[in-house]
Amino acid sequence: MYVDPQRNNEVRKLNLPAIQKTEIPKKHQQEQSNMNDNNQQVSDEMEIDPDTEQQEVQKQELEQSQIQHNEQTVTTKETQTHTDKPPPAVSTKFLILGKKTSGKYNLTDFQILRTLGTGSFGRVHLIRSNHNGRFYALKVLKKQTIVKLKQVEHTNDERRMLSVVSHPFIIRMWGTFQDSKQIFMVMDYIEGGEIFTLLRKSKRFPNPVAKFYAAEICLALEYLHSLNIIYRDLKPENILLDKNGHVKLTDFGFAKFVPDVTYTLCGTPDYIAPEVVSTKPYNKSVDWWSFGILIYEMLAGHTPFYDSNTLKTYEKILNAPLKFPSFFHEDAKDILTKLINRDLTKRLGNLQDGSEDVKKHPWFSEVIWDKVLARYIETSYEPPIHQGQGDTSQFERYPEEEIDYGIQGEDPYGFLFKEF
Ligand SMILES: Nc1ncnc2c1ncn2[C@@H]1O[C@H](COP(=O)(O)OP(=O)(O)OP(=O)(O)O)[C@@H](O)[C@H]1O
Repeated sequence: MYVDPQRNNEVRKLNLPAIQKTEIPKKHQQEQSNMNDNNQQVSDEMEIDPDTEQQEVQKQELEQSQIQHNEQTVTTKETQTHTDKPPPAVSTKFLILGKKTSGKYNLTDFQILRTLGTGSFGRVHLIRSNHNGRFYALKVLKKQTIVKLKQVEHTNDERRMLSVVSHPFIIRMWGTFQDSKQIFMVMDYIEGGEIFTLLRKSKRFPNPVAKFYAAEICLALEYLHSLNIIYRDLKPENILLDKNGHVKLTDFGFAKFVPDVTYTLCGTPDYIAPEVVSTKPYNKSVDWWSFGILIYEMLAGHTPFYDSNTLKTYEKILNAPLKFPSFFHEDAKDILTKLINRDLTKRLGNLQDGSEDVKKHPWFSEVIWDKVLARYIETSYEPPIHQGQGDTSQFERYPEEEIDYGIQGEDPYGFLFKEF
């Protein structure tokens, strides 16, 4: 079981039932090798790529305008890119908020290939559609574990949130189903692996590279907040890179529809905002705090309040001064001071102009936001995907377990997952 030296894994030994996700350490085997060795070093440049798909923006605008409330449907539009097509055995109609995406798939539609990652409640497999031969990711969660870890509501929220969202920098879920022991989510397969892996290999990102990823994530957060969704688990492990090097936010296990405030203590210790640590009511502002921690970690290679003891991490989150390595640019220090701000009335992103204040900050001065959204910015790093769509070279190998999927027997927890 891998314990990342730069992540606080101590929490799994503590009895903090509301933070179950942190009880499981990061399992990805990371080599602390320098990307230079593999000619995979991320570049310093941010350039404009005139060839990137304008069509995707129009599609996103269309899809965003289709996101409505209960009782309505969203029809996805097919484009020329393979991931824009659902496995063809099923309807392309997606029902949202409180409606079902279930019943359209089952295990016989897919071949299960290798494991891509493991999480607290199950694992994610690479799968291949028997109908169109394309690859997808299948997230499998064990009902019993979800119940044991008191994550039923979060799991149902994850499905709900993923069935609502549609954004270039957010993972797309095509549908869900269940058997008597597991629930299943079919998602696009994102070949480039986690930003976490790239960051550990690179040690840290140059300022323009961190800015590029931050800009794409900023737009994803802005979008989620516009739907009153708080993400609550921003960290490099949850940011995947597509084959071109653009980000995809994944793992909506803590995402929640929160029009006003909420109280649940959840997240990953190094990234948790002080108002969450001190169990005060909180809102979207927690994502802007985590956004600051993310930028800090990308630039420094470690988080600002890291401690091997989780309780000390929490103490530091509440009280320690924010210190910067000497190589941080002045405007980076300034945006971080404003994002990683304990005073909610002063935290960037939480002020009157919301995300606009973040986007207008001098650290982002050269960013043309429309071009970022349109994916018109050339990516700093293109994952070396040589084998095409099913390439798994960017993922660690996991020991494969014997799987018992598809059994339709006694189902004591089925009533808790009716939407799947
Ligand atoms: N759509 C995808 N394409 C490729 N890989 C994926 C995809 N979704 C997830 N993964 C891989 O599987 C890992 C686990 O997925 P995810 O974080 O969603 O599971 P989880 O059970 O919620 O995990 P955790 O307990 O760490 O929060 C990810 O970190 C990533 O490496």
